[in-house]
Amino acid sequence: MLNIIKVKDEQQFNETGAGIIASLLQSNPRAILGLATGSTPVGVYGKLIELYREGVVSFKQASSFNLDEYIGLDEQHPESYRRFMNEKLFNHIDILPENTHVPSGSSSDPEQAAAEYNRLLEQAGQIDLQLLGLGHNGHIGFNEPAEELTGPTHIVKLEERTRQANARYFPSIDEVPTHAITMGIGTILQAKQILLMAKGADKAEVVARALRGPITTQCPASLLQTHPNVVVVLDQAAGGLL
Ligand SMILES: N[C@@H]1[C@@H](O)[C@H](O)[C@@H](COP(=O)(O)O)O[C@@H]1O
Repeated sequence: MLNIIKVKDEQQFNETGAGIIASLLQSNPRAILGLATGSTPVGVYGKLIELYREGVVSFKQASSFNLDEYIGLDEQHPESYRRFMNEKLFNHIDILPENTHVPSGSSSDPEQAAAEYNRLLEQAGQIDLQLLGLGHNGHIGFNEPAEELTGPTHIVKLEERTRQANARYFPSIDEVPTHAITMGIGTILQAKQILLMAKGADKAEVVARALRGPITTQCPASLLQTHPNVVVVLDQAAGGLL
């Protein structure tokens, strides 16, 4: 079931996302959070840091699993998702570093790193809330449109469009990795609750395809229509074609 919330501005966007995560932690301090990178959740993380500083929320007993990581970037690389998470959230809250998980992008054996991440996920049990952004082609995590999708954590080849979209963060497109490790669609869909967030006019078309279009592996986010508990937070622009 999709519960769509359209917010009026950036501030409400961030407050709504952070509020959903904070109230989960208040009722379940040991919650397992599935977290996302990209520009969309940055303000949500900023708001969560504020709520933590105000004493409204604690992450002390919580744990987290991130969706994905570029292959070939070590943790210190400015564009690695591990570094992104440390800088945008983890370093500013009371989550225990050992309870935060991001796939290893610098392993000499990425297949093994993906299998190991999957093992950790299985050991942890069900994710309580999975936060998702949305790629322009309908990708979630780095699950790109394809004939077939993969359930567990695996290696993906990034689409050119995805590399181009993410090139804004790198000195040149040549430095954007070609492959990534991503949590699979199976694991994402097993989360108890999913929080999908999108903002900006450039997402309007894919939002409409994902939420109202046919359910197809060619738009991985459309599979969210099959999930029993999805909250979608959109700004006016991203929700403009619904
Ligand atoms: N792997 C990430 C996704 O997890 C993210 O949701 C998406 C959208 O990014 P943004 O929020 O910057 O639009 O692209 C990236 O490639």
